Amino acid sequence: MTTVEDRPLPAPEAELEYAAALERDAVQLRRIVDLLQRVDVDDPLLLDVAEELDALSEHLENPVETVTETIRNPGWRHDPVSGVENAIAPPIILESQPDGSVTAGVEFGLPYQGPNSFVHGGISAMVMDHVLSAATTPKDGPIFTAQLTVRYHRPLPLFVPLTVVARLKEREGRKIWATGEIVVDGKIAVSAEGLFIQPRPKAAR
Ligand SMILES: CCCCCCCC/C=C\CCCCCCCC(=O)SCCNC(=O)CCNC(=O)[C@H](O)C(C)(C)COP(=O)(O)OP(=O)(O)OC[C@H]1O[C@@H](n2cnc3c(N)ncnc32)[C@H](O)[C@@H]1OP(=O)(O)O
Repeated sequence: MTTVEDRPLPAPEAELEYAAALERDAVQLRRIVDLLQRVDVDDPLLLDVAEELDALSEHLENPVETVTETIRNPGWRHDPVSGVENAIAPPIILESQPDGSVTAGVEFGLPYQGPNSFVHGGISAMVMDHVLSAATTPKDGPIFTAQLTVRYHRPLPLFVPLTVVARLKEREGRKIWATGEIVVDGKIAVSAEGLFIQPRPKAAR
């Protein structure tokens, strides 16, 4: 099998071009997921699409990084919430604010639907987990969610720009609490509080 090590390194300009292409691939994949939600189930076009998607997957299959190689190289561009190279990420783009809070804007379409015309509650929880953990600013290594409490005040509509905001509340040793909200039309739709823990150094475990 071809592995990452076997491949010649691309020139730096080519690498940038490939990274941009990967971002575009993710955009198109999200678009496909969205379109598949809306296509008529009795549309014969679906047969052709299945063939084309099969061919595309085959094309990508060889060579790809092995699973262990990919796990060794995680990165924010790959993460499932704000990863621009990850097609399952909405993606939400985080911004640090001068006051230390973290904000994000996002608009959800049909693939994220829970109740009719509203965002799935698990998706809101995922967003809160992510933005709250970003607000804990884990600069010196990873941080784990120990507890996440989500309160759903009102349904979160699809197809509407949403604002997410989170801030650090308290820090006590390795434990960090953060709070945040998802706001729509100036009203809080979802609020959350999370406890995040910096794991003990390996030697101390
Ligand atoms: C902003 C600008 C933009 C930049 C762009 C960057 C992009 C993104 C950036 C950033 C986003 C970040 C995206 C990542 C987010 C992902 C988060 C996840 O999905 S994490 C996966 C799910 N969570 C787990 O899998 C944890 C599983 N649990 C564990 O591993 C352990 O239980 C852990 C680490 C949570 C604690 O283990 P111990 O061994 O360190 O804990 P002990 O030493 O026993 O306790 C320490 C203290 O914590 C309390 N504690 C421990 N667990 C607790 C719990 N579950 N609830 C309450 N308290 C707990 C204990 O009572 C103790 O407290 P006392 O010191 O005695 O006061």
